[in-house]
Amino acid sequence: MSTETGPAIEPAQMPDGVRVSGDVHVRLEHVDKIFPGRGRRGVPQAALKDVDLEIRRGEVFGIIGYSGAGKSTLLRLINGLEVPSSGQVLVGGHELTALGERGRREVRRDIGMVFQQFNLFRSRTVAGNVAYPLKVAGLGRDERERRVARLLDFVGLLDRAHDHPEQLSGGQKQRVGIARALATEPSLLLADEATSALDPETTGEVLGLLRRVNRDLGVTIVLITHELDVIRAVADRVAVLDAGRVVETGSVYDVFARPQTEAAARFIGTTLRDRPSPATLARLRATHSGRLVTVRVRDQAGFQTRLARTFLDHQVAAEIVFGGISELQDRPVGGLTFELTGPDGAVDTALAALRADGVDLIEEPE
Ligand SMILES: Nc1ncnc2c1ncn2[C@@H]1O[C@H](COP(=O)(O)OP(=O)(O)OP(=O)(O)O)[C@@H](O)[C@H]1O
Repeated sequence: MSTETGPAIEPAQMPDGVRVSGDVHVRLEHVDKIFPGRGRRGVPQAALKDVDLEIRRGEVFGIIGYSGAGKSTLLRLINGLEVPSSGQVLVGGHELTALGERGRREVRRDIGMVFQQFNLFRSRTVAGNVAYPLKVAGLGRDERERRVARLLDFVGLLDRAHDHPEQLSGGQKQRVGIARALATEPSLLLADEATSALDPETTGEVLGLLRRVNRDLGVTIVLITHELDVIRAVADRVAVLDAGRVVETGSVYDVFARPQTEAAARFIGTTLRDRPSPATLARLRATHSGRLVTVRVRDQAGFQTRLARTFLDHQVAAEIVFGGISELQDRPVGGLTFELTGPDGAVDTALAALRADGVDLIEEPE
């Protein structure tokens, strides 16, 4: 039996909603964003179409989708760098389009940004990078130094304060990026592919830090990424963007374990590794002559007893030949592939009984 391994990153420990206060931090209502076509004959690009979204204060909210789905545009609308073609964007209750540039700047002051390529000043030290937004905000030198020391301590880089960014690893650079984003004590942090330039180990380190930013400082985090394991590791809720539309929103467990739309299922695809790959299936077929059936394991109490009893009742021999169960938001998720042997009619009746009982099963194709 092959055993699945979970993601390299530990899943979030808190169940959905525990530390979320419930009030809305960011709201998008019927937002369209159409870019004029590039060049004289350019065709206008609808980057976002009728997007409705609610991000609660204190949660980690993930936005996933293929390249070009509209993720960056969505983030730029939230920080007021783009304005919607129609619809409304509200941040902390402020409707951004109604504010004008000055008001938007005020709102932006309460938003930190973290970027894929870190965007650090190469000519400044680590401390100088973190101090920069404080200087812009007009804080005095003593207060700046106090805050920079506190932030560098928080991200574990106090001993690197006088180094320059090129002396740091990618993960350390991103930790400086996060310290800088937090310097003005924002209540909202927007992370744009914050770990996409990092290796898996460093990704875990940065995600651990983002989780502390959320839990210890109570900062709402909006994370856009195409990396499903990142969402799985830190997000409470997630929205799936497909060609400019939000096709699904919900807790990470619900969206990943029970996608409701074909588009979300396609994107989430094999991330849960709850079915054997075609290559594994071919190997299984070579050594097992019975019918192969995969049962999706979700948080259904008593389902294994029901399985065992049904197979027994119908005198079907069931042997697990592949599978694994891991955790997502503290709830079980996975798949078990059985080789079923017995008269064809008995196997069919057992499968029908299980399906009628709500068991999610797939007979693997020959
Ligand atoms: N300033 C712009 N002018 C014209 N078209 C744009 C502009 N910005 C984005 N687009 C288009 O809008 C669509 C969505 O782009 P966006 O960058 O938001 O997607 P994304 O999901 O962030 O993709 P990626 O992961 O590749 O960054 C794309 O078709 C893109 O070409």
